[in-house]
Amino acid sequence: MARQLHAAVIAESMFGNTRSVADGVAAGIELEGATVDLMSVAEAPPLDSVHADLIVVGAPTHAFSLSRRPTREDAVKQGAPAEAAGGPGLREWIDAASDDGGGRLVAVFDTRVAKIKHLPANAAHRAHRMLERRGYVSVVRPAGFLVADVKGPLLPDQLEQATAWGRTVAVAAQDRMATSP
Ligand SMILES: Cc1cc2nc3c(=O)[nH]c(=O)nc-3n(C[C@H](O)[C@H](O)[C@H](O)COP(=O)(O)O)c2cc1C
Repeated sequence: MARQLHAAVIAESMFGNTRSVADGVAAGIELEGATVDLMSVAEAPPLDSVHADLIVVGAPTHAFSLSRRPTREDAVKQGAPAEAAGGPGLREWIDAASDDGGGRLVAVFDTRVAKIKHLPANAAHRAHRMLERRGYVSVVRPAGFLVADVKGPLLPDQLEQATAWGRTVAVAAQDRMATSP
């Protein structure tokens, strides 16, 4: 019998929207029979010591990329909790990891504003590139979930989409585990 998938879902969030998406993604992964640890980037262990078959990471898009301290401070000025500004954000958390992902499985998502039509870049693609450069392997393409404005809320169908994406990610990881030696 195939071994049960164990996933870690790790999210950065200033206003709570990315965290809500992470809840939906975790629910989807569980629906595929996997176990999930769900945590914020601030409470997560260093990437090198996360014990999971699959690591799913999510972050809000800030200035077409992952947040940095100044963009988090900007979010605080717009009403996000002050303690979130210090981070670490997903960028710093990945940056602190070694360059030896060793083919570990990952999946990446972000949140972004729906009204920005032609986004030149986003947080998920940045995190995806950082992880692949370190030897991690994405099981699916990076995904983006939509908020109505900077503080949210998520568009009405996005939690449903997050759960569906979580299921897809779990199945893709289970397939990789079944075919890898
Ligand atoms: C400083 C700052 C910069 C942002 N830049 C972008 C951006 O370039 N593109 C975009 O779609 N959304 C941008 N946003 C909106 C965020 O993506 C939005 O606040 C986030 O998805 C909400 O998620 P959270 O509640 O988890 O923080 C920005 C928000 C802040 C505070």
